[in-house]
Amino acid sequence: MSRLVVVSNRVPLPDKAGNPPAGGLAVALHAALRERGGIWMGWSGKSTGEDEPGPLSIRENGAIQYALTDLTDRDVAEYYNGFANRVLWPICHSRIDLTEYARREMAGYFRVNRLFADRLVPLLRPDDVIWVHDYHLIPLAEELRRRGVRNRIGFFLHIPWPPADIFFSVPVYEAILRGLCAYDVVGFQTDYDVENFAGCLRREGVGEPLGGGRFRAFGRSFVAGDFPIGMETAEFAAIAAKSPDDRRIREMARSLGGRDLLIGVDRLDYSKGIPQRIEAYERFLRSAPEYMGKVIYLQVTPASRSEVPEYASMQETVASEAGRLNGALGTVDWVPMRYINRSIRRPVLAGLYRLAKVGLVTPLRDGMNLVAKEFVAAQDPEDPGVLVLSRFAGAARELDSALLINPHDAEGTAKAIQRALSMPLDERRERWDHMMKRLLSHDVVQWCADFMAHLEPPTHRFLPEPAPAA
Ligand SMILES: O=P(O)(O)OC[C@H]1O[C@H](O[C@H]2O[C@H](CO)[C@@H](O)[C@H](O)[C@H]2O)[C@H](O)[C@@H](O)[C@@H]1O
Ligand SMILES: O=c1ccn([C@@H]2O[C@H](COP(=O)(O)OP(=O)(O)O)[C@@H](O)[C@H]2O)c(=O)[nH]1
Repeated sequence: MSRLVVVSNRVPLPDKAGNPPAGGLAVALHAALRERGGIWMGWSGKSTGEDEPGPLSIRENGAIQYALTDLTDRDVAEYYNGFANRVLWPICHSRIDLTEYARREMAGYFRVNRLFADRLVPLLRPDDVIWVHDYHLIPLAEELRRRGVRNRIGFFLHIPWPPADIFFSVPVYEAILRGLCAYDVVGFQTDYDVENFAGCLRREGVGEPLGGGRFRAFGRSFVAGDFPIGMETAEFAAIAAKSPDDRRIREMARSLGGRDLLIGVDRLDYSKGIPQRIEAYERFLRSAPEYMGKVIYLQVTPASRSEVPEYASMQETVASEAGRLNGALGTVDWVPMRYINRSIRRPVLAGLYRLAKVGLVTPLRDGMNLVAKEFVAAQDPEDPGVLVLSRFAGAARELDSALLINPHDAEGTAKAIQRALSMPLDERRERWDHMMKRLLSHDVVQWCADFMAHLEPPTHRFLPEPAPAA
C-alpha cells in the first residue's frame, strides 16, 4: 500500500501519548496515515516575526511524520488573513460584498503555495499518494507538477463552490480554476458544488464533462465528484449517551429549571447566520408569548479569525444583538438567551446537544456543517430533539428529515422553532431514525475510504489482498 501524504493549512497534532485531537476529520485522517504510514504537512499556526519563514520542523509519531513550517507575519497577513479568508472564503460563501481583493495578498497566497511545494518535494517518494485539503492550498498541485511531481494528487474542498457569476468576480479566477484542474481527484461536499464547478468550466469554455464523474479541462483529465464529509457517529453517540453522568451536564440541566433548551454552536463567522437566528428567535417569542420564561437559547460561539476586520465586527454585532434581545424580553428571573464567546470541548458539547430539545443550525451558506450532524448523533433515541437546519448548509442534502428553513426568512424560521418545540414524540423519532441511519452508514471513516478509493492508483485499487502466510 502506498504512503499517504496529507497537506492542509492547519495540522491537528496528537497529544503527548500520540492520540489525535478530538474531531472526526483529525481522527479519520490519522487512522489512514497510521495504516499506510505517511506525512501530514502544514502551517504550524505560528509566525517567525522575521522576514523569512522558519525551517521545516519534522516530528515523528510512529508511522506518521508531521512536517510543520512557521510563516512570516507577511505570509500570515497575505495568504491566510488576506487572500484565503478575505477573498476565497467570502466568494465561496457567495458574499462578493465582503470580498477585499488586493494584488499583494493574491501574490502572498501563491508565494506560500510555492513554499509548501518547495518543502514537500524532497520528502516525497514516487508512489506516495497526496491528499490536499481546502481553499488555502488550491494551487499546490500545479506547483508540484511544475517541480516534476507525477504522483496521484487529490484535493478536497471543505467549503462550498459558488456559481460561475460569483466565482468569476475574483480577478485571478482563471489561475484558481486551472489550479483545481491540476489534481487527479477533486472532491466537493455536495452535488450542488460539483454542478457549480462544472458550470464554471463550461461558461469559461475551458473544460467539459466526459461522463462517469470525469472531466477534461486545460488539456488534462481528472475526476470531480461529491464526497460529503461524515463524522465519527457511533463514538460521538456513545459519549453523548454517557453525558447525563457528567457533573457539568447535570449542573447545566439544573440551571435550566425545567425550561426547554435550544442550542446553537458556531465559530463566530458571518456565514453562520447568527444575527438572523437571534432575530428569528425573537420573532418566535413575540409571536408565541406562551413560551416566554419557558425556553432558553444557548449560543456557543468561539472567536475565529479575529484579525480579519469582517470577523471583528461580527463579534460586536452578535454581542450587541444578544444584549438587545435579553434587555428587551428578559425578566428579573429569566434571560431568553445565554451567549458564550469561547470554545467548549466536544465531549461537553455532546452532552449539551443531548440536553437540548432543539438544535438551531441556520447558516446563510456552509460547506457541510458538522454541528448539524453532531446534534443528531448526540440525541437520546427514545426522546430525540429536533434539528432546525438551513437549506443552504451542505448537511441539508443528507439530513432532509430535519426541519429545513431559509435563514433569510425570519418568520419561517420562527414558525419552525415553534413546530420543533411542539413536535409529537412519534414524529421526532421517525425524523431522527432516518437521519441517524444516514450518519451511521456515511461516517467519516467511510468518507475517507471513498475518497482514497478514487485517489489510489488503479493498479493498487484492484489488487487483491495478499493471502496470509501459511
Ligand atoms: O482554520 P480556521 O480558519 O480557524 O477555520 C476552521 C475551519 O473552518 C472551515 O471548516 C469547513 O470544514 C468543515 C468540515 O469539512 C465543514 O463542515 C464546514 O462547513 C466548513 O466551513 C474550513 O474549511 C477549515 O479549513 C478550517 O480549518
Ligand atoms: O466550542 C466549540 C464549537 C465548535 N466545536 C467543533 O467545531 C466543529 C465545527 O465544525 P463545522 O463543520 O460545524 O463548522 P466550521 O467551524 O468547520 O466552519 C464541530 O466539530 C464542533 O463540535 C468545538 O469543538 N467547540
